[in-house]
Amino acid sequence: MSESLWQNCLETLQSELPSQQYNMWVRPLQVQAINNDLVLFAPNKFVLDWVRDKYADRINELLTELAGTNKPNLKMEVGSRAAAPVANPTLQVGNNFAPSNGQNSSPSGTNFNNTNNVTQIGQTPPQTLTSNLKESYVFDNFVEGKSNQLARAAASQVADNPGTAFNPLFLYGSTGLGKTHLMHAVGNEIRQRNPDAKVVYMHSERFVQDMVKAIQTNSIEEWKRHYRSVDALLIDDIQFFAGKERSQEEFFHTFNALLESNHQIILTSDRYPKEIDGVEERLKSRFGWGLTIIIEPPELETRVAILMKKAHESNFDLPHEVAFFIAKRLRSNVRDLEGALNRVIANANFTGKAVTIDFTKEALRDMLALQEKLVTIDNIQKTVAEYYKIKVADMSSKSRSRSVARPRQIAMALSKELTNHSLPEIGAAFGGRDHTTVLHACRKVTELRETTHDIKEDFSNLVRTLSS
Ligand SMILES: Nc1ncnc2c1ncn2[C@@H]1O[C@H](COP(=O)(O)OP(=O)(O)OP(=O)(O)O)[C@@H](O)[C@H]1O
Repeated sequence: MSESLWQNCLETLQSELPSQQYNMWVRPLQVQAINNDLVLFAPNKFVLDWVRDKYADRINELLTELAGTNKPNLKMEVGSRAAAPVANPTLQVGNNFAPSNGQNSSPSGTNFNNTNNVTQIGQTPPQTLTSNLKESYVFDNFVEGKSNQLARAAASQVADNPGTAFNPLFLYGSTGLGKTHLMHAVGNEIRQRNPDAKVVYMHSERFVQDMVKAIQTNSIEEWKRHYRSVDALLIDDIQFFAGKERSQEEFFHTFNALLESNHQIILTSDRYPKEIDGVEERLKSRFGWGLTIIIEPPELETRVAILMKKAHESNFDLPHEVAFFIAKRLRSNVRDLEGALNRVIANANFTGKAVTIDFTKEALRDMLALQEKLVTIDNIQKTVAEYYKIKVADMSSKSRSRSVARPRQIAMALSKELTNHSLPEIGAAFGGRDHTTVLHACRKVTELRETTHDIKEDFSNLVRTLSS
């Protein structure tokens, strides 16, 4: 039968694709066999186009391999499979299909999606919970680049299909890279589409405080009911749960209750779930049930675009070369970029002077000095040597052995990216090498970051260590 064929097909796709891609694009698909057709339903056009473009050929190939001449026709469309009783619920792809059980959608507006029947948990409306959503954090003013593209796409998927696309959505990455912004953008979008939706944003520390207060005032049962009745719960900086066992316990139950009823959860953290110390294993493992995505520091073009966009929003005419100058020097964090821009705007308004590079250097003198001091070639060489467990002297040695040459190339590329030294200066610092060697190293590392997962990860770990 075609649907079990799809199940086999899925197993192969899962083994072939990186898990993030599989979870993001393939997992949300629903399947239905209709006569001789195997229809794949995508939750929206975005996913549909992507799957058609990237995976349809491979899916067709697999269907032929598995079914030979009995291969069904593959069709793809936006939608969800008919909500008829499911013959075999294990055929569900993703967690987005709730079989009809005769209790139709609640009229209270708790459901986002009329193809789902959601079990209501808790009857009390959350009178004491405010949404805390920041209206200014929306998708429209979130600048997209390579470093945040996946996170942005996943967030917009969740906004389109709350509770069903990816649940929970777990965004992680260093400070000031837009995790909170994206989380609010999802919440705002959900509310815009369904003004009755109960969306609650909360910093994890506030969640803990609230809970402690509820215990002290003997209102923990009510507190639980409130949290468990929200349609989307957004908890920021989950790493602050570390060591707070009682809160983790309560959160675990709230989390399960919300997931079971297809209510959306979005979490952020400064690190990968498994790396959060002081949080119970069962909770960490549950964080990974949906989709876990990193947001990385934006690359130069995105930093420039962010500055230009923010200047435009403030009606400030920022010369492109000044945006470039700032973006080149402040690399690790969007919050710092914003701070720098605000400083430039304030100084320009105050002094009435033209915004040139010299003016900007002066306005940002302390910020730039701090940055220059932090990242030196010396520092990069030491950090990279330590990371790869080689000697600092190997950075300048003539050795071409891969175990030394690769880290050396990475250190050169980092020097180019994180300092303002020229190629010849960098070459000189690496044992008197020629500037073309440095250029070659930079190109090689760029290529490896695109093709090799480990190098990509090493590079961003090193950038993070060096920029923090
Ligand atoms: N891609 C982006 N486009 C526009 N603004 C951005 C982008 N990324 C971040 N910002 C802005 O940078 C600031 C910091 O972002 P945000 O607070 O979301 O970071 P964060 O990753 O949640 O940091 P933390 O871990 O410290 O909470 C915000 O004002 C946000 O609007």
